[in-house]
Amino acid sequence: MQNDPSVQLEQGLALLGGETASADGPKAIALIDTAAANGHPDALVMSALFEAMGALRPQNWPAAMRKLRRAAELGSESARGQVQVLEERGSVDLSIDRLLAPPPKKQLHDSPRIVAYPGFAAEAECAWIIGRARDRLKPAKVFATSTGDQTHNPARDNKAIEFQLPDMDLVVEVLRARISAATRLPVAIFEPTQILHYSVGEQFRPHHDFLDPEIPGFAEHLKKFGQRIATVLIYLNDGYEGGETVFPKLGINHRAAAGDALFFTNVDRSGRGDPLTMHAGSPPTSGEKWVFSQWIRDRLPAQ
Ligand SMILES: O=C(O)CCC(=O)C(=O)O
Ligand SMILES: [Fe+2]
Repeated sequence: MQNDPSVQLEQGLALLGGETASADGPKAIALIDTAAANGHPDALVMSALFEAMGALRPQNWPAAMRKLRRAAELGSESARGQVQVLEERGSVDLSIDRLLAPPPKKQLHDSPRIVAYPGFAAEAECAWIIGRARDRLKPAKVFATSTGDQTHNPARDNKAIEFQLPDMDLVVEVLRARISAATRLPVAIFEPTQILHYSVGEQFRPHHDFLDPEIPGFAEHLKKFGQRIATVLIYLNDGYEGGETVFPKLGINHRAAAGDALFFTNVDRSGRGDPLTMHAGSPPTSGEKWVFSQWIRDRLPAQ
């Protein structure tokens, strides 16, 4: 193995982002951990994330926070930013109990279950996420009903970014873990987080988040990846008009403030897609709307 931590990090990141990322994962993680142990600040930031995710090790939040602080001391700008954001919510000791504790919930609907969490994310957390996503937005995708592949579609003309492992950081992982604490669903069955952006007039037309097994293209996908049982949205900003999340079959027109979260189930008690969960992201009429969107499956992906 190369002894230069910059080269180790570069090789690790190349493997993580490459075509064969899943097969190369363990090697990539080992390279980045070695670069971190050799004191490379950017590698320490990634290694902190591995501790929080439990990537090829038991999950260890205190170790994650220690590595993040060390990276900040060694000059990583990203680490400094993340520490500042997390300190604001978790207090200066980066108390993991405080960081992961969800606020009290407000039930909006019984069946399907829809629950609001006012003040779920701190202002600094929301601003950080927007900052991470802004330069990397791409047209959002939907599943093609015929093949199950991801395609662009006028049903969804907003923009989005999906945070793959190389794009992730501890602030994103803390929000995922807080969602896990709120929903009692393990992070392991979460899809990659998406950040959605709507300019004036852009929308996510009425849709279900569950995948219909009757549609031929979806059957294969469902066997491999399981059903999307729940969705959590965190609204990241204020300063727009319109842009409500609408459930037309339930008469719910939800307008949230920055930092609020919304949880809803997509399936009924037997695990079947519930048509009543149809919803839409309606278009802002002024300003721009940012959302953290977390889709949750019913199982781990088949190996
Ligand atoms: O932006 C919204 O309000 C809705 C987003 C949505 O439906 C989704 O992410 O599945
Ligand atoms: Fe949706």
